[in-house]
Amino acid sequence: MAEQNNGVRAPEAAGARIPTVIADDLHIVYRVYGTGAGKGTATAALNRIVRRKPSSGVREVHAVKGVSFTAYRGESIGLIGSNGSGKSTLLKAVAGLLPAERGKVYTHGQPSLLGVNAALMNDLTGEKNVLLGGLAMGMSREQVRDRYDGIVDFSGINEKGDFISLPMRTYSSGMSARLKFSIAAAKDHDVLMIDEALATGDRSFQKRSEARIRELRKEAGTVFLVSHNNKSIRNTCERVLWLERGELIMDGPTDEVVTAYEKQTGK
Ligand SMILES: Nc1ncnc2c1ncn2[C@@H]1O[C@H](COP(=O)(O)OP(=O)(O)OP(=O)(O)O)[C@@H](O)[C@H]1O
Repeated sequence: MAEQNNGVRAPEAAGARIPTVIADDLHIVYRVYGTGAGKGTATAALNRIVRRKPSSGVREVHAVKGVSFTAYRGESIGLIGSNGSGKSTLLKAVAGLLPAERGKVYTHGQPSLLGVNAALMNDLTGEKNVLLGGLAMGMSREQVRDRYDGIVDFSGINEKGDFISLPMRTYSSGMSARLKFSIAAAKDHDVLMIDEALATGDRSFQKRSEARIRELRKEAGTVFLVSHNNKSIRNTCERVLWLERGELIMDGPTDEVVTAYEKQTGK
């Protein structure tokens, strides 16, 4: 177990559940500079005159508020909540991409956030991006070469013609999401975080991805899945965290949490 960016390890008891991610009273605050309450507009000027003080020009968005949970190896955890509730922010913080304002995140191994770690480039062909994404995830050239066909087959990019040799900018959003997922899923991860990747794929790709998520979980990793698709969450996750306005509303077995969420949202 390592504190974010700090390789401290703790003993692992034989047979015990192994924690992979611990969030302890985590707070994440975004600071948006240059807002100046609409600097340059007539309303902003009027506001400044009325308030008789210059606007600081910095707005704070408290996106995650005191979230605590422990994720274990072998778990697949869904993150649900309405738009802007803090799901993506929480994943980015676990991936070490956002600093904690307060509280801490501890992780075991290297968390991979799908779509960010696979740093793909739109001007390169799908083929080159498979290599790039594989290398970015720490695979060797040989490993990528060995898994190349599997990745392309899984993505289904070539099902309707030779699209893998075209630049990624020519792909539909669904096609690029599929390729990103396929690259990320080709490697076993300690902690794999998937943000809405399944939403863009078609039904058969979604089914393949759900099966692969179940496999990844069996291969001893922890999978986090952000989705607005409750069915995908039910199919792949055994535990769900429900966030609203940055706060953890519920953490428990999928059926219990999703049912409560559906009751509240009427979805
Ligand atoms: N880069 C940013 N700068 C400032 N505020 C941000 C930034 N990214 C997100 N936010 C704010 O943080 C809050 C949480 O956003 P986040 O993207 O984590 O929500 P989400 O639950 O993933 O939403 P969605 O379901 O719509 O994808 C929102 O109020 C959003 O406006």
